[in-house]
Amino acid sequence: MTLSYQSGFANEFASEALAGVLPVGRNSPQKVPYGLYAEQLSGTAFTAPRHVNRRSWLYRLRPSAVHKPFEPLAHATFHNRFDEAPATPNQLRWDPRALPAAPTDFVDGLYTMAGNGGAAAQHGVGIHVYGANRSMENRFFYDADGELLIVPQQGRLSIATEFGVLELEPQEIALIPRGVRFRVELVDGVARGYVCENFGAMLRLPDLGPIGSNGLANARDFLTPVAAYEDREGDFELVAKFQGGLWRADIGHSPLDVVGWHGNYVPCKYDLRRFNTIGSISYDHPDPSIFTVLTSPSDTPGTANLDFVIFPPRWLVAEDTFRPPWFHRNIASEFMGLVHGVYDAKAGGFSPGGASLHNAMSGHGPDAASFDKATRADVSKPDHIVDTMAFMFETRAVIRPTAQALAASELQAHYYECWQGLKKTFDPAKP
Ligand SMILES: O=C(O)Cc1cc(O)ccc1O
Ligand SMILES: [Fe+2]
Repeated sequence: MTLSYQSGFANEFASEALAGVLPVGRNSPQKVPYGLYAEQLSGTAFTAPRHVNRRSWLYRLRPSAVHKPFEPLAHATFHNRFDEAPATPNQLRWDPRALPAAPTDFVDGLYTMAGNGGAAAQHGVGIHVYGANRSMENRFFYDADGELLIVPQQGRLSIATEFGVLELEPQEIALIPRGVRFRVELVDGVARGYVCENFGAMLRLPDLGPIGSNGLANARDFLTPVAAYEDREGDFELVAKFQGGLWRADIGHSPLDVVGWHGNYVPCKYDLRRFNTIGSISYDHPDPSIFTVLTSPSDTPGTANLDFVIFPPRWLVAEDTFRPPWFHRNIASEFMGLVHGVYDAKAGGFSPGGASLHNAMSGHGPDAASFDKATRADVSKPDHIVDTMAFMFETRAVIRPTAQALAASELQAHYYECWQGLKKTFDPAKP
């Protein structure tokens, strides 16, 4: 199906599935057109400064309050317990998790890898992967704890939300704001990917500084759905993520019953292949902050709660330069995933669907094979890096792996060996 979208990031959008549904000149008239209910959804404090204030008005068949009471819902693998195991300074890497064998939908298939902070603290991130083989049927989900950044690696998703439908394929990402109810359908029968649950300030486009008024992720490439509503009654389940745990409630209708809406608190998607990658055209490998797609600022200027950074196809032209990522230690912590192809700092072992974690001040960088290749490369010629799409969730706080991630059979016990072949070549007689 070809869907329509509205373009822009956090614009004041407006969309009607029925003409004339949006009240004119006010948000909450005594009677809403078509016998609908008006409801505001606030994603920032009512009094947040105007340039960061985010809210939307929804005109719906029933208010979102109409459902039976919530009760706790057990989930074996999806949680926010980041204190189960001591945080480790070891470099960690995981193979991709196999797709599930038993019937598993998007919510069932969430598996928490790591995280920090939490919903109560209102900062930090939950880092999850998902594997699913069936659509959410008669089931809806919302996350009250954090905004969701969904990064598919395999299989297209159709995400039906209160604001309309988003179709997503690998190399695209979706942002689902806190509290927005949605259902995930699998277009290809199976799906796998990554989810970052952001407990801090909403992700926004980074400032561009001296880059100027264009570049990196351009605002107009973000796509927000148009209003589409479901008028369905039945025995449905509403699942909520609230303060780290899951809850379920019976609901007798689809909560995706919004006929029209306006506002700037909205889900959206973005095609990572549209990223305007900027790099060195003289010498040296710049810091990866030039690859920031979206940032969740913290209270300390320039020190993000979360940066979402990508490593897309690009030309490397820097002369007399070691072109891949340098060896480094970072005060921030780096969780990486691979959506497509090969990552240029790792010749092998980092597979699409896999993950790595290099925590604060843990030394890392290219493996021995990649170092060897890069030091022998002809850097008088450009090098075209193609067929690749890696990403990083970078956070100011240490990223604490969960007990299940540390015990997983996918954890590579021998990851550290990728650097052991880096031999001493120092010769005081050869400057
Ligand atoms: O560790 C990594 O592979 C990610 C990374 C890439 C880069 O180009 C510079 C720094 C950095 O942390
Ligand atoms: Fe790094």
